[in-house]
Amino acid sequence: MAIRVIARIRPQHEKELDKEIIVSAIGNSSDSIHPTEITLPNPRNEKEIFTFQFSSVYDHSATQQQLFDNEVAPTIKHLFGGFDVTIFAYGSTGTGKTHTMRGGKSLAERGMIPRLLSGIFRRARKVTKESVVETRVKISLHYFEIYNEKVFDLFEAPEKRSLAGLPLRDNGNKAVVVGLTERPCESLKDFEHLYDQANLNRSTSATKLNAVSSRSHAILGIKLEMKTGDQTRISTASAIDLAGSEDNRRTENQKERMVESASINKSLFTLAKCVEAIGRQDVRIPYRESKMTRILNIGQNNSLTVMILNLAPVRTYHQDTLSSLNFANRTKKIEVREIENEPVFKGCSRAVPTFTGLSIQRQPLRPLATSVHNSAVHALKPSDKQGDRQAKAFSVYSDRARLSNAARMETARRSPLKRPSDSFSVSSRPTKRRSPDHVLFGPQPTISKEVFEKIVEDKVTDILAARALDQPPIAPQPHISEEVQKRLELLEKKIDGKDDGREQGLAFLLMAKQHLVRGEETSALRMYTLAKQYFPKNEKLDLKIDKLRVKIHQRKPEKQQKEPVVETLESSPNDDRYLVYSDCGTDEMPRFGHRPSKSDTRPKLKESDVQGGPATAQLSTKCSTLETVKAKQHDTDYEIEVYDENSEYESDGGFYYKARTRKKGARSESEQDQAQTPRTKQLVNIVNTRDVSQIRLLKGVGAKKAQAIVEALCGADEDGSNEVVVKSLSELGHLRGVGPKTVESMRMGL
Ligand SMILES: Nc1ncnc2c1ncn2[C@@H]1O[C@H](COP(=O)(O)OP(=O)(O)OP(=O)(O)O)[C@@H](O)[C@H]1O
Repeated sequence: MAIRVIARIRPQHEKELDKEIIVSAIGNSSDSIHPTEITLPNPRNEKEIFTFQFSSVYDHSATQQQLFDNEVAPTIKHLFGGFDVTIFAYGSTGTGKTHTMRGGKSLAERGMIPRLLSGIFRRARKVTKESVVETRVKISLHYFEIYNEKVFDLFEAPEKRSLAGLPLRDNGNKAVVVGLTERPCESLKDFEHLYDQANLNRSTSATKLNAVSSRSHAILGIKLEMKTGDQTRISTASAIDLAGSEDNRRTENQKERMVESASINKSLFTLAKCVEAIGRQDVRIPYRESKMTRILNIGQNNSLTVMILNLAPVRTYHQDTLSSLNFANRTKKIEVREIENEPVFKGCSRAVPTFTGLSIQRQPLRPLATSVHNSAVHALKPSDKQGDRQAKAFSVYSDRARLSNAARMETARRSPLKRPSDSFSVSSRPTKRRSPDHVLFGPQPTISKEVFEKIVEDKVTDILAARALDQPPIAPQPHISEEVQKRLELLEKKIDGKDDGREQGLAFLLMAKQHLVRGEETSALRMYTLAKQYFPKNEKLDLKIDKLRVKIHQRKPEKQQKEPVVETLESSPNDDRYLVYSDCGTDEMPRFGHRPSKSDTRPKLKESDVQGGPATAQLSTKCSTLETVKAKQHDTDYEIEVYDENSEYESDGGFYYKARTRKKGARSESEQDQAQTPRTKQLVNIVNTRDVSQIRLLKGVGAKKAQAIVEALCGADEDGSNEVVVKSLSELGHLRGVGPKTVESMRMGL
């Protein structure tokens, strides 16, 4: 079943009453009463209207009750049927995620989570009462947050937290949090008490966009154990309130908030990358790049998944709204294979804690699945191995299928005669159990020729590299061709595990694209040239570079008349991360951009330039979006994945786009006159080659630093007129990321 994506537009705040509303919920032509579409204008061309279609759309007038009845209540039946359920709220900051999931205190304002618990208790009572065979239902909770990439137990007071947070362990294809507290919960009252207390432990702060902004992703696990006769069935509902993406130009966040924001944005960016990779049916989905994606495990968690997309209606959020809509548009195409959790039989079931009041049951470092709690089952039944589940439980869902599915759901939702819980048809369960035979002899994932060749090539190069590592280090031999040299370097990076060459290359490509869109062709050329080393045999890239060179060459005389803008550089304390639209083909997705600080000498970008790539998801009202998106996806020659470069926050192999340059002519005379030894000259010459592959061979310089140096040398002006030539060691030491120590180490290594 595809992930059910529904959108909710929150009402305007009082402060927003003077702001223009640009997001509308509309019904399609066959049904104008129940909205299923969202429209908003293209930020670049207001006359153009984008339309996004979802399973359901709720506008400002929708109540919590309506949303719950239509979207969440039907999942309870599945939970009791032994299926796991995941409900998560997604949206940028201040769009109403916490309001939707947690809600207010009054009955009418209660959010999806308390209502879900209420529904679960109601059904538990019914099941217990009406079952022919004696049935007992036990409910327990775990609740944790991911704050700054660390997992904290929300049932534990903050002062008891360890700074490092709780560890994650892989258990099959899912990540589990080790050492979580599990609390028995016997009534709604218990729940309210536990939940309210735990929420006090959640990290929230005031930002400019939200007075009570969640600074963490909060994940509530509701474990249901249903004992019927001698069998126990365990299923889990995960209710997730994600932190919202933040554009820090608008939040005006300061240091601490910025670190949080970087972490939030990074994990959401990884989530977007995962969704994109799933859509492309990549072999590797980058789940591991953030804790949230490891835990959410979207597309592989075998649970019935509902995503509530929260949107703000006003223009202030225009770009964020478009970004969220594009993300949701991709997410709805993911198909999740729901798998019913198998019962544990008496005698081999694990000891289930007796629920006596609210006593804390601290688990002795035993893994607790966050979304699918079958670990115990697998551990206890040797015949029933992890492999019984298909490793890849997703596929791209065609729009056609989605529409029919959506239509089915929608019909069920609307029908006054049909109970809402029927809208998730149990008959639609694709798989219940798999026999081991299926795993042994069933269809194996097919590997394309290219992928296979790549695996073989990687393996061979790995072996060669391992052998090479056993050899004493030797200076690079001049007879090694440049290409081989570059490949070896890429290989080294991989062996070091420090860097993924492809990602770096992709980052350059992404930046090149962004420059191109802004008409900064020289910078784009520079980026393409930097990307070249990562894709040495890419003819398309060669062609692009050649074309761009010709183009720049042709307009050179016109360019030369322009005065380059150079500002003095001090420090850049305001650098931050924020989500920008890239223009990689049509499929816009949130990406990390770099905010030009006041003191930065990089080309100044207009806000609109940075934030709004061309709104390319031209999803016309009636047409099927998939074809459009697919067709336009190929506008871009590369699949861009990473643009993540802010080293102030973490060193994650990201990419620097910071060139610390000085004012022309600001060099001190003493530096210029400095006597240079042959070694110094050699070092300066190597640096001035601006060849990353050469520079990175210098002692104490890794790939990242070499790139940073080249970036700094390439100058900051769009037309490259501010390129820096290093003339002395002290000038070299002034480049970003290069201190005197590094210079000395480079020099001594020669
Ligand atoms: N449907 C709604 N009806 C009434 N008020 C709403 C609604 N949605 C959101 N709000 C209000 O908007 C404000 C922001 O909402 P909320 O805190 O839920 O946003 P959020 O998306 O969780 O933000 P963050 O990611 O920063 O935590 C709150 O004051 C909330 O009460």
